[in-house]
Amino acid sequence: MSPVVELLRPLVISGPSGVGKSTLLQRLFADYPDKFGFSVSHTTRAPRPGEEDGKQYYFVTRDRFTELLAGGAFIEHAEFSGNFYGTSFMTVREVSQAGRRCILDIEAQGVRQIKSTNLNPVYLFISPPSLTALRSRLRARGTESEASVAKRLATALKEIEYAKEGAHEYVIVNDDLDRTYDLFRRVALGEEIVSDSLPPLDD
Ligand SMILES: Nc1ncnc2c1ncn2[C@@H]1O[C@H](COP(=O)(O)OP(=O)(O)OP(=O)(O)O)[C@@H](O)[C@H]1O
Repeated sequence: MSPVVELLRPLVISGPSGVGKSTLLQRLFADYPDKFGFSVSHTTRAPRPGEEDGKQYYFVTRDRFTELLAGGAFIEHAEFSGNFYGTSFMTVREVSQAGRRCILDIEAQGVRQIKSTNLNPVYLFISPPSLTALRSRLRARGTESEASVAKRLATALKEIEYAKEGAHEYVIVNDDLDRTYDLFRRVALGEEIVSDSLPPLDD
């Protein structure tokens, strides 16, 4: 498929918490300020230091989230680590109308839900080199308690298992950040890449 056709399709990036999705996205948006638009999700989780409402997420109460859900506002939604996350039809539409390629950061349950819609995105999975490496990154980020790290690792295992079923068009293993970013940038620009192999799950 030509890059032009690919660019019309939204890009769904998924991968375990702490794998480096935000890091890659920040770099992409800094390098290409006008080409892409992030579909800002709604969440009931509390903002981390430095996060702004409407930028990383729309931070809403559980009541407001439930109300939006009942009104059919979300393409996909999930409860993760005790909080709700959802992608609204409205935000994806806004990005496309602005002439940008829409990028969505979605976890595995959401990918399953999107597959049952007519969104027809390109699915990209970012994998850690190993679960041990993921644990270290989550600990080093310093944003999670040990219990939260354990929960995220258990979910990560399921996400990688899902990716092993071949749910994604492309897989990139985030080992060396510069190498990963180069591949990620190319997928975002609509190029075809050769996927990396997923890691074994026995570490
Ligand atoms: N290739 C890499 N090697 C080592 N550390 C990395 C690499 N990529 C990202 N990191 C670090 O790993 C941590 C997690 O990255 P980041 O916050 O981008 O993950 P995320 O996938 O967006 O997580 P979440 O889904 O929880 O928001 C950060 O501290 C980041 O600096």
